[in-house]
Amino acid sequence: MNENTMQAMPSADVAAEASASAVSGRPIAIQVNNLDFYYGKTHALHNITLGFPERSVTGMIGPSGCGKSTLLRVLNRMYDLYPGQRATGEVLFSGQNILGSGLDLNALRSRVGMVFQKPTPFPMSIYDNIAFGIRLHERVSRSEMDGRVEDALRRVALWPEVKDRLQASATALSGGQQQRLCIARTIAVRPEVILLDEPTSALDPVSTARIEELLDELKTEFTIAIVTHNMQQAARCADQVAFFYLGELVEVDSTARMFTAPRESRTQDYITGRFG
Ligand SMILES: Nc1ncnc2c1ncn2[C@@H]1O[C@H](COP(=O)(O)OP(=O)(O)OP(=O)(O)O)[C@@H](O)[C@H]1O
Repeated sequence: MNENTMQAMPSADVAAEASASAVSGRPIAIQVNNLDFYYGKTHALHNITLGFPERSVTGMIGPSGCGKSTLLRVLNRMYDLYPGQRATGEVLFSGQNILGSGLDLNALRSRVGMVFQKPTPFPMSIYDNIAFGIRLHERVSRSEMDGRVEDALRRVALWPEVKDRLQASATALSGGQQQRLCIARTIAVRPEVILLDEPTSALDPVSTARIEELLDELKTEFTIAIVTHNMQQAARCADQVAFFYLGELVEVDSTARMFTAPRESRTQDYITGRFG
């Protein structure tokens, strides 16, 4: 398709076209089609169509209130916990529309894990923070559990720091360590997709760099969606970037193209700091 045809297309179609090709050669793990989302009468997301390519990082950027977190919360039906919130459209994951009724939400959330802005360790030991999630979904022997806990902590490079105090309270860890523990807790359940909502905004630059390095490793195994206000972080971590504004997906493209030649002036204005 040439540029002229692309410009003539309605924006949702442009987004779909770009998302299919933004990370070349990757199948789509989650495909969002014509998604609308409502908080009661507030229409927070408008006709979103976006594909999340497998084993790559999708960065979601845009000014405060544009709907980034709302979209993340749709992808594992987190909104279901709150009355009055509803989604229409389609979110295809493994060929199934996860917005449909009759879905096993626990199973969905074990396959689509989430890490929040502020580290949220449970008020229990480091070991139990990891074991807790595994126990929710599986029955494993003590020795297998030990192995799973160690493996998860190694994956986030926390093992050397905590191996001698696994029974100590997780709340005594530093903020950066707590966030790595939360990521370990998420991956210990062996999800396919990991959603991260501004995971480093409460962390210092060194801890932030460690999490970013970690994402680079994790994306070889997991599909990752990350909401960030930090343009440098999006540029460093993401393979494709989606820009949202006022509840709409303005454009999505490969990270290189988004930061060098965005198609829309609103994207250009946002990434160059003219607003937001
Ligand atoms: N619980 C809620 N009830 C009503 N409206 C809400 C609720 N949560 C979010 N909204 C509204 O939905 C819209 C999208 O909010 P959302 O939190 O998804 O934006 P965001 O892009 O993630 O913002 P930020 O970058 O500040 O976290 C906003 O207009 C917000 O006010």
